[in-house]
Amino acid sequence: MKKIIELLKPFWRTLTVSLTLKMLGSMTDLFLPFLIAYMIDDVIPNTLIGNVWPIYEVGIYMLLIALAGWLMNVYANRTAERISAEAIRGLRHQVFEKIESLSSAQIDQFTRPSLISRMTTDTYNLYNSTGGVQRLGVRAPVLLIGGIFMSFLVDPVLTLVMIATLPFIGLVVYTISKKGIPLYKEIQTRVDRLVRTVREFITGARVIKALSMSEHEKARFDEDNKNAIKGELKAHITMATINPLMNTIVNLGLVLVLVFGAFRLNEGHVQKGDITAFVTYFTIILNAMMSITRVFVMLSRAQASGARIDEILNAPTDIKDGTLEIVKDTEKPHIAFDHVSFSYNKQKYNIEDISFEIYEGQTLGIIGSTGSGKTTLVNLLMRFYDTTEGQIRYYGTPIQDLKVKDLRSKIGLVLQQDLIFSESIYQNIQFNRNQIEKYDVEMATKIAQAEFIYEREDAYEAMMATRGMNLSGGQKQRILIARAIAGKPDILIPDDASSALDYQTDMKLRKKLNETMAHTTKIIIAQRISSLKEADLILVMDEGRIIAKGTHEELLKTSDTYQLLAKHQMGGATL
Ligand SMILES: Nc1ncnc2c1ncn2[C@@H]1O[C@H](COP(=O)(O)OP(=O)(O)OP(=O)(O)O)[C@@H](O)[C@H]1O
Repeated sequence: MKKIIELLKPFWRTLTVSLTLKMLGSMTDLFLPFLIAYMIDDVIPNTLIGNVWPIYEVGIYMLLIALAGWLMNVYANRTAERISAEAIRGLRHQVFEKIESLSSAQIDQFTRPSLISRMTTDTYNLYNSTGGVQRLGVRAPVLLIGGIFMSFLVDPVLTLVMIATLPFIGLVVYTISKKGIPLYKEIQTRVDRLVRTVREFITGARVIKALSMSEHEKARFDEDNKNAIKGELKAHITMATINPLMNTIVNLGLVLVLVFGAFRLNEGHVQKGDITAFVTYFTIILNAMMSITRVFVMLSRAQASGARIDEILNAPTDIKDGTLEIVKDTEKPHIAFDHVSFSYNKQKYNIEDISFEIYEGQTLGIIGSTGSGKTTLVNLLMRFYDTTEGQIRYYGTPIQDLKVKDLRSKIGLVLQQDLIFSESIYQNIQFNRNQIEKYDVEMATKIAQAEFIYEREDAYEAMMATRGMNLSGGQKQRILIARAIAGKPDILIPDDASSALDYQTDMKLRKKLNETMAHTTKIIIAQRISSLKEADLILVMDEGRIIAKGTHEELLKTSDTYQLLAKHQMGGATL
């Protein structure tokens, strides 16, 4: 409820008008049975044959009241839809912005599928609930309380009989709704798991088939699917017991009322029309109770979804933004790692005691076995994560003190699994960065050795399939490199980006980079010595540590690991 109030608060003015109309519209429903009783007991018996005008007169009043009620309800319902749509649009925007500001560690913790389903399913639940609560939240209590009040006017004794059944209904509603909240939360967790499995299956479809893992994946999917359905069933079955149970209790009450009504009619305390009105009020009250149950169900869903969304919105700011502007000071190292250690899971270091310095325009090469921590160094420099120990400095200033956005905008990072979007090649390179002109895109294309673009019929306008499926691995890489270069970064980091390029293209790319981007500092992460042998400094990494550093020539003398790698990759001739 808290979440819904919070969502509706900004619309209180419109809401006051629409809820007032909703209340008035609901009240009109309460007048009609009263007029029916009046018609049956007073108007019809006193109408003279040949003069039926009084019947028409009351009928017209009834029609007008019903019409007014209908109009007010339509207006209120439409407004409710508009308000909920607007509120949820705002909420989605808020959640989206927050997700954008989450650190990579927090995203790892939430997991991506869970973030997606919170952003979609949970906000949709809240949309339904805010609409439902506006539609029924006022109408149901008005009909319930108003129905009881009007019944009192008709016959207090019969009303007391009817009221006696209400606490039972209330109890059922309360118990089941209380059970519902944890059940709906559980459903979401299970659906998250299912989404994760499907996502992995779809993204990894080719490798799964290639390794004949389809059966295993199917079994995993079946299990998650079964669990999700089990959760759904449990929640719905619990909730589904509510209606028949309530119907039974209400019907029993109705029987009681009719029996008592018959006695009271016999004794002359009530008239026939009163009994008709009473039964109608009873139905109105019954419907109101049902609606209140639905509101409870909606609220329990909304509470579960609201809590999951609040977890995102209230997540603390992990990566605190700095305040300083970047000041270029080429006397100081462009990048300095000073005894940096870091652990992803806070249990064991993934990189340990890393120290090195490189100056503007220099090239740093990083080589090492898989999992040795190469990408982690970049993650820390980009402030996707913050160091556990030690300090990283940018022109002498600790990167924590710099504005994160400024820092990241200076770095052109090319990851191996970067996304090609289903837009044109031009849009993929320009990437909505307004300062990048056509000339920059063309220049970047040239440096990145991506001239194959011009061989395509529509050149830059050629549309890319999702994830760049209509490109080869090497073509994809070159577009990604062009994207990074077009931003004219101060630091260019192709993270294993040249692995998909053939030797010749890789060489041409490096040559062009050195010629045209002499002032750009480069960090080349590669498995091939040939890709980084001209670097000013090469780090050889193993199990999170730097086991050797120096230039290619120095390392050939000082590092056995490097020597061995060179021998395997380049043959004795080039050593
Ligand atoms: N998000 C993460 N959460 C937990 N552990 C991680 C995460 N990313 C990487 N690691 C772990 O940190 C270690 C270093 O990984 P990193 O990606 O830096 O290696 P790498 O040298 O770049 O490997 P590769 O050459 O295969 O890309 C590995 O043991 C890896 O399992």
